[in-house]
Amino acid sequence: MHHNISNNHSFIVTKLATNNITTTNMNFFSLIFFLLQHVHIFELTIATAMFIALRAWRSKRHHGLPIWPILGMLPSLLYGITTNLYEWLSEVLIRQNGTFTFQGPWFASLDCVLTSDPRNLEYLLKTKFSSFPKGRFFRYTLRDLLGNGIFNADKEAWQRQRKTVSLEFHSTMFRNLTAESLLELVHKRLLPLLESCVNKSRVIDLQDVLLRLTFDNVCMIAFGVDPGCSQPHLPDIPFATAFEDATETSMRRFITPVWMWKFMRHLNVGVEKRLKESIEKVDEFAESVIMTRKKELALQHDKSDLLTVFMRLKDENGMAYSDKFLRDICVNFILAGRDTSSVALSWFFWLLHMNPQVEEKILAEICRVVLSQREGLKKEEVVVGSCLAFRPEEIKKMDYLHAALSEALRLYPSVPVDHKEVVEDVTFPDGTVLLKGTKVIYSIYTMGRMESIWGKDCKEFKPERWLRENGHFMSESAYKFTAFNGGPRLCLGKDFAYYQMKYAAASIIFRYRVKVLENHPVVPKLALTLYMKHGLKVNLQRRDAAEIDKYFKV
Ligand code: HEM
Repeated sequence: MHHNISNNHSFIVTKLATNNITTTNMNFFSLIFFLLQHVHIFELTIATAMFIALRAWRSKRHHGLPIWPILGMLPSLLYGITTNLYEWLSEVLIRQNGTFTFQGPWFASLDCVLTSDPRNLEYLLKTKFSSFPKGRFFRYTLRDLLGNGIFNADKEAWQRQRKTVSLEFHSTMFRNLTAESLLELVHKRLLPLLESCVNKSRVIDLQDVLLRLTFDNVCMIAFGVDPGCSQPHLPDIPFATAFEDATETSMRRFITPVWMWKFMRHLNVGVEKRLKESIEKVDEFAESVIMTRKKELALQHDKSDLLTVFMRLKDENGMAYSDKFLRDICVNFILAGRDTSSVALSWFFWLLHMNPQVEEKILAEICRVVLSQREGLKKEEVVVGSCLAFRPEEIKKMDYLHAALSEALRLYPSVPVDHKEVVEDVTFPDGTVLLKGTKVIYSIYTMGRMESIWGKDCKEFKPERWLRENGHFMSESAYKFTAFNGGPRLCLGKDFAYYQMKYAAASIIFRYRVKVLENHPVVPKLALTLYMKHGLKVNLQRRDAAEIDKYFKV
């Protein structure tokens, strides 16, 4: 038989009286013993559960999420993972005015401060840059995949790499190489591939095609090799699947108690086994690139790609860089240059599909720019399907396209969250106190969805917000638009990435309408970069001459 709580109380009092025991002379343990004997365990459990739930619920008001005994905020995080983690996180951050402290389970090392407040971003990325390195925890978590490469390095190791890469990226030779390689890849691979899909009315995964394109491109400019991944027959590249798997499983470590993933790694089971296997395949590819390059150098081939530059350099002890370090350089550059631009372009094409008026404006701009740059242009030269190739100065003049890509990156930043660790006690501009060793995660994804930064229409895709009245592109502070990071660790490939994305997008839009398959699910994947979980399945429709003519007559 069950009693309700108030009945229960009188029941205990009666029992106490009949047993001639008073609460004053009864010690704590005998009371517990007495209660256990006489109160139904079920009722006690319900009462305790209700008490705990009430307390957890009340803590939500102050801390943003309910805090449970032992588990901390883990149940909410698990819920977030099963839905859309970035949307879930944004909802919490916005409710908490841009900053909140995540309290993980006991002994899990998951505690951290999360922020999307531009004042804090400027503080940690620029003002107090040296107090916010990547830190030991994050470096250790990503060490198996990224090693000591630029993304995962701090202090001198980072500075040395940054200096070398920066010099290389700003050289005329590099700029020429990027323009040439892109021209070749787009015209000899991407467009013939798309054309054959149109002819056969074949559905393609545009994200996969773009990943192949940027993979070939980054390998050509960074390591001087062409893996041929974007060839029209779409060869099977085991490296690509392994690499995606490795970024996904590495990300999982951030939401798994440290002792747990370390234990799994030790036993080589589950996700950790998958990670190990994928890293082995990634390493195989990097090793083959390094070996090829070394052989060519021995034969005195004159190469000037980034990998060769590093091979010729000496480390802090005057020794040549080890093969392991060269491997780290390869993996970091593939992550930097392959995934970021292609996933950004995938989200961009999806947003265009949803906003056809923006697509029309881009097409109008492409035609206008080409017309204004090429005096006496003959109609045959611009006929659809022709080999018209955009010139670098034309790409630079496409301000509306630049704005539309920035808008896509604002809403779907390729690096959705990033991390730091503070090395001294500091206070954020918003008043949050950070003790030495606190882990900080900043959500770039959330920043694009904050009314306080972008206004009431922040969730809408509006390239116009990036344009001045004269139609020229207007850049935004890196601490509000943090898709390319900011301060001393600002993305080194930003200019190249815009050029590459604009070139590929303009070449596609000029020739085709990209239609996403009806009911194709578009959701982000939980990985280091914002892949679309199910790719982007599209149909391409060739534009007819009249469509283009319309703009050339203006
Ligand atoms: C849409 C395209 C791109 C986006 C959104 C992007 C974004 C970013 C972000 C957020 C970071 C900071 C990462 C961190 O410190 O954790 C970064 C760093 C970097 N990016 Fe990019 N990136 C893009 C394209 C590229 C390309 C194409 C390259 C080169 C081929 C490149 C090279 C780098 C390098 C070398 C760094 C490291 C900078 C440092 O730590 O000092 N990025 N990028």
